[in-house]
Amino acid sequence: MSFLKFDSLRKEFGDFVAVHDMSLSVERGEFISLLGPSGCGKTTTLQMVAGLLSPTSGKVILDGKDITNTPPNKRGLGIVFQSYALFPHMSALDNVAFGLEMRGVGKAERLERAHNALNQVKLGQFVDRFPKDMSGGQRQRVALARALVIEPPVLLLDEPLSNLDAKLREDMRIELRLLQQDLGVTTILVTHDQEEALSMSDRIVVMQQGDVSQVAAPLDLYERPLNSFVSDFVGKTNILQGKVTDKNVVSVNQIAVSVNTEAHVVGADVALSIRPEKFTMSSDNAGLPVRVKASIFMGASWLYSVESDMGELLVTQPNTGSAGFARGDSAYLAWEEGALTVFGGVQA
Ligand SMILES: Nc1ncnc2c1ncn2[C@@H]1O[C@H](COP(=O)(O)OP(=O)(O)OP(=O)(O)O)[C@@H](O)[C@H]1O
Repeated sequence: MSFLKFDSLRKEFGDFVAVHDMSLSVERGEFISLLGPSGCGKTTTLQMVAGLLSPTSGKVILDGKDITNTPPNKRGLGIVFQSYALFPHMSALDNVAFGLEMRGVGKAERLERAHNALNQVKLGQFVDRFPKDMSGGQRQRVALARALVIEPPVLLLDEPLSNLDAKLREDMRIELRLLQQDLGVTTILVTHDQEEALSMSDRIVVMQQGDVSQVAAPLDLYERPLNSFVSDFVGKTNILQGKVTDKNVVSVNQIAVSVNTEAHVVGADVALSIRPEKFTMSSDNAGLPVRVKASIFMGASWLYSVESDMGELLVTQPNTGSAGFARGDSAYLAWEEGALTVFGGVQA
């Protein structure tokens, strides 16, 4: 039996449906990300789990118990907000110990547990610091320690890393994921950052306008997106419009492209998706001729924008230590048939 269950969760604000009958089963210890563009209903969903919003209909079941109408403070869940929401007049230690005090834990025990939680997030030397004297990353860790100290059955994270600078955010992703795995705490993260979701989650729930577009493990989501929205939102991709002209052939701007179209109807309009890194770009006179419009060195890779008879394409190639293609160069693109995903054109 799943540990946390959303059972047809729905939230309406007046006539507007922010979350449409969402169902999801989360296993104990799983790290789930709710990923989607601004306004798709991620935070609304998280707040229904936290008890900060009441669903219009549907249920939240935790460990077999219906908690839909349980007040937030009785759910015992750990929550970290983007804004951290620390008490400014309290030290890091007191901020972390506060939740235990509210739960009637005696002073000696709560100080010990707060110390341990701050050690877990590597803030052991900062217990007496006040939030104003800490960096954004340190405050974020205090907020995390405060959520973890109560040993919650579920940790809810609402864009907790988005106020941190890029380098720190990347470091914190790894740290947070390792800590979550070590503690085995079931976690739900709200994020609009696909890299964050891909790098931290066991499974990702992609949301679009209050609906679930796809639920899958990061690699499956990236390699086998169900539709062009997911393909475009998760990672970079090239989307090309075409028409199925024959069994296993899609015509894109009159160029015949071989694809696996067994499930597709000849004559149907379809979209093709191919990720930039699936191309091999070379000077060998084979494949699709292209002209390099922009060449950008990214360190680990080269990013190219190229013009071709199929349209403009984004291409990434690993940096192998030698010079890449330059603006204005001619080159050729090759790819494997399996690198192309076809959307649409399936008979109902
Ligand atoms: N109290 C409210 N009254 C009316 N509409 C609301 C209310 N709260 C949220 N909404 C609407 O519900 C939709 C979903 O909002 P939500 O905050 O869940 O989106 P989100 O995916 O978390 O977006 P973001 O990434 O920008 O935080 C939005 O269109 C929002 O305007």
